[in-house]
Amino acid sequence: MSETVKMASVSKQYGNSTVVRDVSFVLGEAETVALVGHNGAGKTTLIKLMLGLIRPTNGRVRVLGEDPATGDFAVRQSLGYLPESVSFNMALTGRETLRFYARLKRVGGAPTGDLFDCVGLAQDAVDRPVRTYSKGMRQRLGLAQALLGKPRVLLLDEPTSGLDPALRRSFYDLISELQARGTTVLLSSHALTELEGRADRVIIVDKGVKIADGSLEALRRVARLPTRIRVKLAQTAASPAWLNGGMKWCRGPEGVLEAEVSSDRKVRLLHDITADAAMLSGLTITEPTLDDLYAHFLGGQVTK
Ligand SMILES: Nc1ncnc2c1ncn2[C@@H]1O[C@H](COP(=O)(O)OP(=O)(O)OP(=O)(O)O)[C@@H](O)[C@H]1O
Repeated sequence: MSETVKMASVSKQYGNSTVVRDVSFVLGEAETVALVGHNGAGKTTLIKLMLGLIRPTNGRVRVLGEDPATGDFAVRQSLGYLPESVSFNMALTGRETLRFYARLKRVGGAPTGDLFDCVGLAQDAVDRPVRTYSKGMRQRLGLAQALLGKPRVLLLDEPTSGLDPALRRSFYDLISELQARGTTVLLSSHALTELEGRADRVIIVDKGVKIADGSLEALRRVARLPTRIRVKLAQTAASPAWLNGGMKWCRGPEGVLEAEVSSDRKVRLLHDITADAAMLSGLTITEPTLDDLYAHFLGGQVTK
């Protein structure tokens, strides 16, 4: 996998405040990476550094082998960017807007309807003023703008905020197609929850510091969060042998028992619990959610 973006010990300071601190990572061709963190964590600052809009106080930023702030225009042409809040000239039509950005980016020839098709902007909307567009349509136009010139690196700041679930799904379908073509896609997000199966890798930042970097699967493994098991006994007062197996069980009303079990002990315990199924009137297994995982890393318990 060839490298497209490299951040090496990058820090950014505004006055006395350090908003990005010693961040390093590499993004590869055909990789979709999510940059996740709370408000003010430094996601937009990292994106601006990659775009060359601001320069690092310390460290090195390289995009396609060049410093994006001083390097060749060709490198900036190979970057696509969707800002967090897309604001267009409301009087222009979608087609005029895209032509305007194509000229700015010096993309040869008038952009064809392909780009509108690609982002799912209906042909009857293309020649209407942007002021008549819904939030989702504006976001699609923003994405079409970011895709001008077939960028090799696409930086999307909170691209799905404000989109309904159907639009989100079609947005992620498009990201998969771009990835298949070899595009590096970095998308910043507040939430881990919608990224399952959609990002190859997640980088979590907190207060300007990278606190985790890996696939969701790898992050789950590192975090070793427990599974919650809830059992309802058929006979409220029963005391099965597995209750004394070293686990801490909490008794609730009407024969309910709850415990948290580590992933390495889970299968064995479930085997014991279900060995005499007649003792149970209910069993619920709750795996840690992505929100639990996020909270875990932001709680600073594990860094990677
Ligand atoms: N030009 C600037 N001057 C001073 N401080 C700034 C500047 N730009 C950003 N910051 C500060 O840097 C920190 C990180 O901001 P940034 O916009 O990168 O966060 P973010 O993770 O993108 O947040 P959000 O999810 O709210 O967009 C914030 O505390 C912000 O106030």
